[in-house]
Amino acid sequence: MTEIQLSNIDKHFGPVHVIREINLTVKDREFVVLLGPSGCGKTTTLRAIAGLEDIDSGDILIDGKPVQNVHASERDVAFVFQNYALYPHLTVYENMAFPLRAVRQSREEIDRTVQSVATSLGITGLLKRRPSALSGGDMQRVAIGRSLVRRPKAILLDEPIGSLDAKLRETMRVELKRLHIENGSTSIYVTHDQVEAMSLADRIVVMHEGLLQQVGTPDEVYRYPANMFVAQFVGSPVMNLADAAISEGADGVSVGLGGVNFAFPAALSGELTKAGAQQRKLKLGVRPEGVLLSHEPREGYVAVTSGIIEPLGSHDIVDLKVGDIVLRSRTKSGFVAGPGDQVWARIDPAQAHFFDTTSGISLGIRL
Ligand SMILES: Nc1ncnc2c1ncn2[C@@H]1O[C@H](COP(=O)(O)OP(=O)(O)OP(=O)(O)O)[C@@H](O)[C@H]1O
Repeated sequence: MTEIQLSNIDKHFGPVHVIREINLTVKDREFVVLLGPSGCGKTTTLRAIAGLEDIDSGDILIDGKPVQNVHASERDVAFVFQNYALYPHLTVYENMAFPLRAVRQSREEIDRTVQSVATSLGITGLLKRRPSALSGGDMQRVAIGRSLVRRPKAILLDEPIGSLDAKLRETMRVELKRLHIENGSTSIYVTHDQVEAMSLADRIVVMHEGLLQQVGTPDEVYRYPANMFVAQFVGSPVMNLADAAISEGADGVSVGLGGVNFAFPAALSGELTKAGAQQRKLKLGVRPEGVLLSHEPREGYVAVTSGIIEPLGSHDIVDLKVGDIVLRSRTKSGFVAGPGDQVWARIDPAQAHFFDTTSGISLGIRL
């Protein structure tokens, strides 16, 4: 049973406010991913949990016990670095045995543990090699293996597969997921790669400029982003965002984007009133899969012209000229023949998000 709690943690590096009053509870056996752009404070947060960095204020609790005054080596959490940090002069076996020798385990115990962890990582064939004879993926497996041998209370991973090539990252992602399912250790994982976060996390913690933006399951973060930052940081291609001009007439509600009016259900009126947003400046957000296309005019669809088409094999991403803005739509491959074609587009109201332009916060409207 391992729970990690961050209570109001705050940290500056000189004048830079790196972590701002962060509150977070990572539950036992949970896999939490800290996600955000470079410099948002993810690594500092992780290092603070490990005891590799002091905090200015707040509390870090492991299983309910404050650990500020507990040395890193006594916190019983393992840290996996992006650059592996293996000892170059030791074999893989010795690298993995190192943490166990440090706590004076018997030769038999060490051997049993190293062999068992090596088997679960598929690296038994590498035990006699030195790090210089390993590929990047193998080195990362060994680094993870070395962190697992001690059966730590929690594992903290700092962009552990960030330096691998795209193909290998995909393989390692699946391996990490399998390992977590098998071991179930409480894990905190740092990355700026939203695909990695979506695929690995039980919950994603999105950070920006030292502040928590949203904490939720991958599905929640993707489908119900709390603000425009999260909306555009998670998801690829990014969510369309455009100034929205709401008009209410006898024939219903419409949302003007780039000067073109899209029909919306009458319920939008009531929802905007409930959110107190009638007089505010709003932006509409819609992911490319929420911009629906038709070859013919249909009710609720407006005529638009296609621009650049990105064929991606399983689907296409089509730029649409909508008045004076561009919206991107995800369509079946070949649905739009070429740039300059006329098609008809509609915004799926169920996939539309409304944000306050000034604060960036989602109004939480679900149609
Ligand atoms: N030892 C340090 N001294 C001074 N400033 C630091 C130090 N470590 C980090 N910073 C600064 O703190 C901020 C947050 O850094 P941090 O490494 O936590 O961000 P990050 O989100 O993990 O980014 P990255 O993905 O690039 O590692 C950055 O502005 C960084 O330059």
